[in-house]
Amino acid sequence: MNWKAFIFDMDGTLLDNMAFHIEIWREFLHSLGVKLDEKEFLQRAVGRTNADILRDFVNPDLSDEEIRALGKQKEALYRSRFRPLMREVPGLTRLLARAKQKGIRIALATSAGVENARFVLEGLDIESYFDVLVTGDQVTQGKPHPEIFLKAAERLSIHPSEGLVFEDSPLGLEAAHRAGMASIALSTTYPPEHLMTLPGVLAVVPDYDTLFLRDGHLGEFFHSFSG
Ligand SMILES: O=P(O)(O)OC[C@H]1O[C@@H](O)[C@H](O)[C@@H](O)[C@@H]1O
Repeated sequence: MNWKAFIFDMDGTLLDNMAFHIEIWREFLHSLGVKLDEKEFLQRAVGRTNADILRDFVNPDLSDEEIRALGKQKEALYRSRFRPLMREVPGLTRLLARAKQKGIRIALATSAGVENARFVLEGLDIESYFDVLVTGDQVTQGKPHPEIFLKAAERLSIHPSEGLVFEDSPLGLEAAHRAGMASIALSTTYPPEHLMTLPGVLAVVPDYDTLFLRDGHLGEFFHSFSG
């Protein structure tokens, strides 16, 4: 447990907003004449980039330019509605501040675009804690491919095994595992029983406050953060 860096997913991990994203997707896809099945979306879309989601649910032949334009519309709608509701997952700032004090480096690895990343980091006032930002528009293969986590490790100048990932989605947890990283799963979007048996998952917690209360080795590691 000699982690040198913490790598955070964003949606569903820094803030509990995936249900809101899905609601906006439903409304947006409806305007394009596509009916969204929430169960299907949870099974195969959460954690993926907008390009992957739009090609899967709208049309596999969409051009990069069409993807950019559609993604821009969907995310503008999301940001305009979500702004007043933004709240961190309990204990996040405490964990970030303690990690920083202990010299642990911090990265964001989100499938969302850079505008959404700035919107969240500024909205939660946590931008200064992050040493590295990797967003969905900087990768060629989205989660569950490990590229985003490997890129984060490279920019943090760590070996992948020295990074601990915080994630809420099974696809993101798979990406972390394929990158050679252990993870903590947040049960904000999926029930704990969907997450606890996934490879590489050390613990499933509803929020960060709970991490400080755990027993065992992991508990000892995080207790040292709770002073
Ligand atoms: O990788 P993250 O931070 O969980 O982000 C994934 C989400 O990114 C958002 O931008 C998409 O609109 C969501 O539908 C997607 O699930």
